[in-house]
Amino acid sequence: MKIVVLGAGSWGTALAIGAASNAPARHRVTLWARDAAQAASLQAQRVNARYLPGIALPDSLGVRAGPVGAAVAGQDLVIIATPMSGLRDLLSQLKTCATPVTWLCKGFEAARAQSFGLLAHEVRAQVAPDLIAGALSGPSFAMEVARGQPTALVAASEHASVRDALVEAFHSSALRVYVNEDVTGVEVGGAVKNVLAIATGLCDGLGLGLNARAALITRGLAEMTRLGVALGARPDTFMGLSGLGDLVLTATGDLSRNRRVGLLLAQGRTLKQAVDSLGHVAEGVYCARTVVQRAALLGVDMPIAQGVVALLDGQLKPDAAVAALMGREPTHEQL
Ligand SMILES: NC(=O)C1=CN([C@@H]2O[C@H](COP(=O)(O)OP(=O)(O)OC[C@H]3O[C@@H](n4cnc5c(N)ncnc54)[C@H](OP(=O)(O)O)[C@@H]3O)[C@@H](O)[C@H]2O)C=CC1
Ligand SMILES: O=C(CO)COP(=O)(O)O
Repeated sequence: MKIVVLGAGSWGTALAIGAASNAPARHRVTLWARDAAQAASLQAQRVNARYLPGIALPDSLGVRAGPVGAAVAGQDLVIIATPMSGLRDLLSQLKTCATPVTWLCKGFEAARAQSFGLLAHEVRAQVAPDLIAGALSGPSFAMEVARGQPTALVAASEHASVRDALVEAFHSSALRVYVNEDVTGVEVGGAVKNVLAIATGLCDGLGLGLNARAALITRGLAEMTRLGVALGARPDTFMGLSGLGDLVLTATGDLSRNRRVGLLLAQGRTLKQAVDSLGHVAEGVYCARTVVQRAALLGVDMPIAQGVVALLDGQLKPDAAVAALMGREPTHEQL
């Protein structure tokens, strides 16, 4: 296959490396960067020193910049590998594209003048309704995928052609790709787990213990499922790779940028200091408010996500956020 990956951050670069080098397929892959200087540097050094240091780009991986239309021409699959903040612009540039398109971003878009924050497929419905598209998600730290360590992903789309293209592109000796038609469920899992990873980072940074972490993960999964079902998702999706799988990975794995934000806040850093020190996107910081707003509109209770928002907004200190969660009225586990 001919595959173009739009966005040369850590995840786009790792997946491009995987598709170009994993047996048996070894596709013809091009990595596109919005910045011509970055593309030139990738080409010259054959390493993405800023976003994926120490991992060589395979010789067969092409690198380019320039107009998006030229980059996607003649390709069999287009992957959008930017954060949520870049999705709308790229989708609008791709709206007449006949090739399957897939996004990797995990979050809700920031609220706009006339709409609350949207999931990726809702953005697509607004700006590129005719696109044949879907999402690729699941528990996958970029560095492990780039090193060829075993990983399982989920390809979500209502279009069989998109699901099939993603399996053909990425299923390999190192990557298993499962399929799912429940795009809403897969996207809600990917977005909410980032918010919950901030909470577990904070919990671990404060030394609250392993019991507390297990409780946060389990009750966080209940929150994620409630929101997803209210948005039209299937409950069983949340027991899969993009739900429980990615929540466990991100909430417990120190490679997570969202978890690191929580750890840094627990050390007394300000949110700005924490975010600036990452050098990468931490989507949970940007979408926590939207998660809580959309939940409120639907009458869904999300106390952990609300606690994260209060903390990020500076309304509560970490110990007060913990006290607020522990001080809630007793309730049934299945509510
Ligand atoms: N890293 C990971 O392990 C995983 C990440 N994800 C998700 O993938 C998405 C991307 O994450 P990741 O690669 O880690 O992020 P990084 O912070 O590592 O890189 C972001 C990349 O996106 C580029 N970019 C930002 N805005 C735009 C835009 N408007 N148009 C074009 N390019 C843009 C940046 O370019 P520039 O350098 O020019 O700013 C940079 O190359 C996120 O939503 C994340 O949650 C999903 C699974 C795993
Ligand atoms: O989505 C991810 C792993 O599946 C990456 O998580 P972070 O963005 O928190 O690093």
